[in-house]
Amino acid sequence: MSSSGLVLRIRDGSVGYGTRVLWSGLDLDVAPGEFLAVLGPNGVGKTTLLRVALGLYPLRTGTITISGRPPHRGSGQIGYVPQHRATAPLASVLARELVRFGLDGRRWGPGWPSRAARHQVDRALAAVDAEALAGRPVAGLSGGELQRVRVAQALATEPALLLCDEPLASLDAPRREALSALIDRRRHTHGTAVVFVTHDINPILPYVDRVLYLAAAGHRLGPAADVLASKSLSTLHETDVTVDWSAGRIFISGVPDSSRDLQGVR
Ligand SMILES: Nc1ncnc2c1ncn2[C@@H]1O[C@H](COP(=O)(O)OP(=O)(O)OP(=O)(O)O)[C@@H](O)[C@H]1O
Repeated sequence: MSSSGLVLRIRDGSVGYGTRVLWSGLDLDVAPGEFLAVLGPNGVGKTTLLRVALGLYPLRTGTITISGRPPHRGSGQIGYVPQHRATAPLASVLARELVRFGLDGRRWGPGWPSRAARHQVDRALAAVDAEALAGRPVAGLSGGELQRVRVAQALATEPALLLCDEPLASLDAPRREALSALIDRRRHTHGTAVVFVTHDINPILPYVDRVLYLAAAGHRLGPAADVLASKSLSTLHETDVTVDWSAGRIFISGVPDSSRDLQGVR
């Protein structure tokens, strides 16, 4: 594929805060419809990668483009499902209003004509099977329902790229699987590229095309079977790591303490 057809392109990217470099030498191409999982221990810079793509934080070196252009804040090309924090829900906001924020940002008002906006909001809710939630206050939604509405909000502008930061974190197993399947469906129906940060690869394992594994000592990018292998992770972690694949699930053992929260770690 020519570079102009790529949704996300990073060349020789590095990033850091102050004197600390998080990752460097990153070359990353994401094509339309591709599902990329981003894994790695706490604090290696997964969320920072998303912030760079959103135009919220600059690369220290290298280049990044989103659909051929430099990233910029508020781009309708990108939908973002931020890491869920346990904040008090906005009690009176309805699900459809939360999705509408995805169109207008935090601005209410004349950005979108109201009929067109309503149509877009309806489409986004339908994309995550949440039409029935439209009139419900978000404060009363279950964790799984709220996550579906948050994904609808991210899809409201029909973005080329969907960035998800641990969207499954607060969900039980059936809801993790359901949300993963919805996101996968979207890339097939709309060619939306997905960059999905997670500590638990298993719910999305059937869908991922490639994995980017970030570690303190470096990174690796490739098919899940190549990256999530004992040799590959032992090299990245500079210690013996064992990866077992069993019944379509992955179990990782022996990673250093800093990465113990990785799902599947025994
Ligand atoms: N604005 C900032 N200034 C200084 N350091 C920061 C800033 N934002 C993040 N960091 C640090 O950079 C490192 C990478 O943060 P980031 O959130 O990208 O990691 P992560 O891989 O997403 O971690 P987690 O899995 O815990 O969510 C962390 O050590 C974090 O404390």
